[in-house]
Amino acid sequence: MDALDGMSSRKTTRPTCEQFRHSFEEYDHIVNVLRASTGHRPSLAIICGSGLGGLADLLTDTDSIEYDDIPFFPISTVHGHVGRLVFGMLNEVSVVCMQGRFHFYEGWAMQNIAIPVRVFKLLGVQTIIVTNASGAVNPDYKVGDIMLIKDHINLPGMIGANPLMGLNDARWGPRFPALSLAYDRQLLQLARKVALGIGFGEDLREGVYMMVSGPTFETVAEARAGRILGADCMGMSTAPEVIVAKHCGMRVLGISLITNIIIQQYDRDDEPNHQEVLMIGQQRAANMQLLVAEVVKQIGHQA
Ligand SMILES: O=P(O)(O)O[C@H]1O[C@H](CO)[C@@H](O)[C@H]1O
Ligand code: HPA
Repeated sequence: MDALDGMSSRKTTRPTCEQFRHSFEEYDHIVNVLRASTGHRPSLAIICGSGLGGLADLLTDTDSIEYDDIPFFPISTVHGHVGRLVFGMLNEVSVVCMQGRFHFYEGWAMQNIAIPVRVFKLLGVQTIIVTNASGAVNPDYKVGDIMLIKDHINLPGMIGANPLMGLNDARWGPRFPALSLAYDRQLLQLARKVALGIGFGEDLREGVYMMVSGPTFETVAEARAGRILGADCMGMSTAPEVIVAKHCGMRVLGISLITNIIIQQYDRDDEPNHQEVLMIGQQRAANMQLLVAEVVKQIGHQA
């Protein structure tokens, strides 16, 4: 009898694997709040990386909504990430821009980092452009290069921190989504063509982004390991957003700005820092804006 009593009490007190997640209905509520705050109905979303918040300046006829004012949204805690959604028009396409993203190292659960992506899905967004600042481990890369992401290595995901962990709600997507086509090949081709057309040359790269959790920058051995595993650059974001976007059927374009070369030699005395990352973001802001604006224009023409 005692054993059975124990079982029944376990049943009533068992933890839920939904503790970090929001229900479909809660997402609906967020969307209703946003729709009441703006007349824009975006078909495309842009996530601004560190130092790249200026991408939102491309939008006209804007409505801005602070993350603080959006139910269930995390808040931005990192310098260089403002913390608001900007709705507006870009080359006749209705766009929502995330000016400030959420990172695993800030303490958010992987599931919560990508809340905005699912909100965008319910808002009607079909295409998402995910940008980031990253450090290069490919020895051919230079600071200021712009890398179109052809694939990623989600290091936290490979050891147990994937944003899709937990019960799967099939209204979002399948239990076991494939990621071999996570970065849309047509968009990649379009972005390459656009970039070459507007004058990018050797500073245009295509490569593999490795997500690490941060907030520490890499040790020399970690940087070397990243390269051996197949990374061209490393950063502390992007993979969770891309995974959730692909899971719910969005087309994804990823763009990394190379803000530093990750140190892979033991005889070096210099160290990376976030200020440098933000500074390179500012220096290359105009080029990133040009690229993104033109890609969005072409996507608009295709629609
Ligand atoms: O990935 P984003 O947000 O562009 O920022 C990158 O830059 C910061 C480090 O300087 C980290 O947050 C890293 O992920
Ligand atoms: N490592 C990890 N993330 C980064 C870096 C880096 O060198 N630069 C910008 N984000």
